[in-house]
Amino acid sequence: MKLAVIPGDGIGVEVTEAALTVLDAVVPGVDKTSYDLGARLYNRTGELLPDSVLAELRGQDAILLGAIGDPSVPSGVLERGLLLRLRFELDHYVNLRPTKLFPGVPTPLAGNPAIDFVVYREGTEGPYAGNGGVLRKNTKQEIATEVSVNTAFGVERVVRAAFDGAMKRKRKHLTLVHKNNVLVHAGDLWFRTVNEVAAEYPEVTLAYNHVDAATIYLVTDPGRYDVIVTDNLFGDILTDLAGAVAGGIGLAASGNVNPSRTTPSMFEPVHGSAPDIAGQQKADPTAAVLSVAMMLDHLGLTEEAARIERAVGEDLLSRSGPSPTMAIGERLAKAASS
Ligand SMILES: NC(=O)C1=CN([C@@H]2O[C@H](COP(=O)(O)OP(=O)(O)OC[C@H]3O[C@@H](n4cnc5c(N)ncnc54)[C@H](O)[C@@H]3O)[C@@H](O)[C@H]2O)C=CC1
Ligand SMILES: CC(C)CC(=O)C(=O)O
Ligand SMILES: [Mg+2]
Repeated sequence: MKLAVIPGDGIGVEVTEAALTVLDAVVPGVDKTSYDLGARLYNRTGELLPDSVLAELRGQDAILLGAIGDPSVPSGVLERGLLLRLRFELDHYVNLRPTKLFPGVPTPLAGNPAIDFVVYREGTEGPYAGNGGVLRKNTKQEIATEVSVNTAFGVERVVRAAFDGAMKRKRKHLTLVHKNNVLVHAGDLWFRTVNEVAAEYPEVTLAYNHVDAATIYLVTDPGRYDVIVTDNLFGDILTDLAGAVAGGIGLAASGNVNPSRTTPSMFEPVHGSAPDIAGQQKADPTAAVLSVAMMLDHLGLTEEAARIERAVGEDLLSRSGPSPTMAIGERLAKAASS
């Protein structure tokens, strides 16, 4: 297996080191190439994602990413120029974000409800597409736009992936989350697409929630969700909330997946580089470790992925307080290797 590793910035470096310890214990001998992309490279050379690096990344089986973003670089430069560019160039149109409340993990929600759903967040379009601009900057007449791009092609392919995903789950229930009462053009395209594709998946039951209501239900009744399909921005926001209700953002894993497998998929924790705790070994690396498990599952190493998930489940049950990042990594590596 050829794996590209992009530790990135802040806690990305720390959680990636811990996650690789677990990978090495479970799948020894992976051919890893580390790429020092992010704030260090940008501040040294002004480069974000050199063409030669992108070409090398295309030849890998998968990419493991820590997190991108640093206070030393203006907001958006690394996020757009590196992270989103990777997702767009590699056509990661499914941003797969599972949320599961592991036994023994405290949730802030009353009654400790069962939580087990997966968000299919569109990964290449929406308001993140880069279709915007500014007029009369720094004047009282400034106008800034960030236009959401929703193509029939782009919406249909992620919707199909979500239905395929729903078919593999016990409940086979799919919820479209959007805001079609206000975003009438994009919302209508999503709504029609889901209903048209649904005809090919008669076993899948359907629901629709406006995104504002979905934030209520994620807190008051998260058990209603099985598969959620939504756009890039709504999916970004909902999955941080989902992480928080399922025990913390430090547990939330994700995959930027190209289901056609024409490019390597990229696995990363849902969280960012957390400058507030960076360099202190305070970050929980579990999200990065579970992202490794998602990666192995994607690559067909299902038994190895299951071993990591089992080790995480047991570890979470026995936790009595915080541990340093690397201590958690070493604990999980030991548990997953035996
Ligand atoms: N995929 C990526 O690379 C992402 C990058 N970012 C970037 O990261 C930087 C910081 O963004 P924020 O909005 O602060 O989001 P963040 O996710 O980095 O942090 C939000 C909060 O969660 C905590 N947190 C995050 N990961 C944690 C972990 N593993 N263990 C314990 N606590 C954890 C942080 O300490 C902070 O209080 C920005 O530059 C942002 O653009 C943000 C989200 C995703
Ligand atoms: C930093 C953004 C580009 C991405 C983000 O917040 C996410 O993918 O969760
Ligand atoms: Mg996010």
